[in-house]
Amino acid sequence: MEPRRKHSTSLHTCHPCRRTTLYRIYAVVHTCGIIALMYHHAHSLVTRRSSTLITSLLLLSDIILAFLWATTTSLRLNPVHRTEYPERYESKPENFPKLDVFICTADPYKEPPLMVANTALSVLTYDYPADKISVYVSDDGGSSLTLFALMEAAKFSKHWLPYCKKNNVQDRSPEVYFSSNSHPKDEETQNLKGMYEDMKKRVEHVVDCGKVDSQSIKSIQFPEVFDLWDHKFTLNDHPTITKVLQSNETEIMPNLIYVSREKSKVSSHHFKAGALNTLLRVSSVMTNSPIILTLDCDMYSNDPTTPVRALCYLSDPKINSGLGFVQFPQKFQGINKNDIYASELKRPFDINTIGYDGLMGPIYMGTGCFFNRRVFYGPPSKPEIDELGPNWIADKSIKAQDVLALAHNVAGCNYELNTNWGSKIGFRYGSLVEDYYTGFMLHCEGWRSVFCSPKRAAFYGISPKSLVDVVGQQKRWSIGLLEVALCKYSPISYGFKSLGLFMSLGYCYYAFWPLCSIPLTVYGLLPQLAILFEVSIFPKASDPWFWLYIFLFFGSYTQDLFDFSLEGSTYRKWWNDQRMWMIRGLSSFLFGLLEFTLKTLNLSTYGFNVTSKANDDDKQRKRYEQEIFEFGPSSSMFLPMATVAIMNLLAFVWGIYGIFTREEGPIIELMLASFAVVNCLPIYEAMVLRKDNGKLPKKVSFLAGILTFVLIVLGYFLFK
Ligand SMILES: O=c1ccn([C@@H]2O[C@H](COP(=O)(O)OP(=O)(O)O[C@H]3O[C@H](CO)[C@@H](O)[C@H](O)[C@H]3O)[C@@H](O)[C@H]2O)c(=O)[nH]1
Ligand SMILES: [Mn+2]
Repeated sequence: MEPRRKHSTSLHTCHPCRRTTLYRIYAVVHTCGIIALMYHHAHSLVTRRSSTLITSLLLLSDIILAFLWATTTSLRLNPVHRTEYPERYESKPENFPKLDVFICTADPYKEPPLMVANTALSVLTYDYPADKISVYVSDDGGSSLTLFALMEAAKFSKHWLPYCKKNNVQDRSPEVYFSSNSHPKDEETQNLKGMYEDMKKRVEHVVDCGKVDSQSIKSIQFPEVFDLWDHKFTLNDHPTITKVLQSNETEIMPNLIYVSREKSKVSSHHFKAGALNTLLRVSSVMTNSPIILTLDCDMYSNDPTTPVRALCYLSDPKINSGLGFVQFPQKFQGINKNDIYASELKRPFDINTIGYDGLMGPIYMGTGCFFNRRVFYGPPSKPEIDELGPNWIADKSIKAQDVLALAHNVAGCNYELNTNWGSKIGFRYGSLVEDYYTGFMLHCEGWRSVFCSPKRAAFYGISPKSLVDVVGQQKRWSIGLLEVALCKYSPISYGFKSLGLFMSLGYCYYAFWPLCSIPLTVYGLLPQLAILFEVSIFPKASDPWFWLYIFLFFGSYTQDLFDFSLEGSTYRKWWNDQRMWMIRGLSSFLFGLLEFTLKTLNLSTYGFNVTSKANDDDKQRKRYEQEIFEFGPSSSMFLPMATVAIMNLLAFVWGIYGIFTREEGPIIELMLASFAVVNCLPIYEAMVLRKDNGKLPKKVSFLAGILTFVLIVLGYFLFK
């Protein structure tokens, strides 16, 4: 009896995956295969079976692939699934912990203010005591349009919140609720819908005008704030603006606070990490809630019970003393049926995450994450600082003069000079992937985390819908990851000491991700050139080593497919994902590696290029729905993949021809070329058959042709 009773009161459970034993056995077998392969390479190098340059390139590629394989494998050793039981969380409303929600936005044109307002509304209406929630919006775009939209959101929330609670609405983003057809058609709903439509019109009107005009100002509560946007105000140079748009002191509503931190051209603002640290300080002065939720402005809440789910872990005395954060997966709305751009990011956001969860816990993914505020102030045992520290009791009115003055002061751009912000406290600076880096440093300090992935998605975001945007986004990630890989806190050295072998290898999975561009380039060009010059660089079918290659190749791909299907994906999605791996390898990762190297040599700089969430091109949207690749507008990022596509086609044709004319053809080489050709079908189509705006620009195809020719000439010297 006893254990069962205990079971039924616990707030969460954890189940290891059934595949674990099989995966561990396979890991040992595959490792032996890799060792044999390394021996084979070493042997060829010593006996000089083919040119040293070729063998070295293959060896280098295989070392990188083997290392990346080891990193994925460490995440396959102990995958776990968790379930939490929010219905068992029993607490009086007055005992719920306070919750601060941070929403980041940075550009009113790439991130439409109406979307930001909807995100805010979806969390303002959480199933949670309203007076315990404070929503802080950081606007790095310093935009009066965003502020206006939030003022409208505050007004609307006074009707929206009671309506949602009364009718137990599940979709609490009004845009989602009113655009679906499932809402009731009664009078109350119709009135509210009308109100929302009016608000939408007003917000879209100011966005169209590009400013809050005198007509619009009349409809709002604090017209005087807009005077701050005078002629001196620019995106990179403006004073702090903090405005309490709604407060729980005057009504039983959540607090809503707008913050646009001070910007100046002479001081570095550290992109999103800087924005989050500003919110950490401002919220610390105003409410200092023990729990913090970070959200990107495109990630609206899809489930009002989410905070209670997070509390199932954060409030459990058995685990909460070292628990740093509870991460929810990133899910996206509007992805096409077979997910041609692998936008679901199934491997990073699901498959790997359950692997981390069985070790020390998932990495921080930048959004949809509930933190214990305490983690931002040093390791669990270290003494704390008090003024802005986690134990400060913020019991004054958030509208009190001194509170506002202090909040204003800590949002200033010089506030962090000579402090530990960004290095030892807060979100960490120095990488374009501040989320990955911050989570890593927290794990190194000894904090743990938990992955919470309920059936009904907790949040929905927007993912880029054209290939340029997808590869551009991942180029930024690649640069950020390399910054971590090569800093003094690299997961491979510092991480190994603090986290142990498997968790640090798990972190290396991302840090060294961009390196896969090297083997992909080698395997995409070298065997193909070998076919063209009728040389073989891999063992022939009669050689026993041939079977080792076959085993390693099919073994890795099969396991990858297994991972996908066991986590509920389809065969087609997996196929598209592996294709995108190659595309990213020849674009995002390659260019990321290049830009990072140039930056390290002080030859160029880079910044945080915000991904666009707006999409007004109907034709493009249609093509996306029909799963047609979008290659426009012209970008040099497509050049390597177009070159590889042409080269493989040539090699494929030549190789097939060779089968009939030569004795023992180069089977592995030809297999690689055929595999690449099948993967490249959409590229050939975009090069020659398509006429629409998403086709591969002529310029890119032409340059790729020239590049292929140059490579063949170089190949001549290499192989003859
Ligand atoms: O100077 C900046 C730049 C960006 N942002 C915000 O950062 C968020 C993420 O930017 P986005 O362009 O959407 O980047 P993604 O690549 O889609 O974001 C992923 O990768 C980022 C790190 O590169 C993480 O911060 C995100 O949480 C994660 O979803 C957005 O809310 C932006 O408003 C700022 O607040 N200030
Ligand atoms: Mn985003």
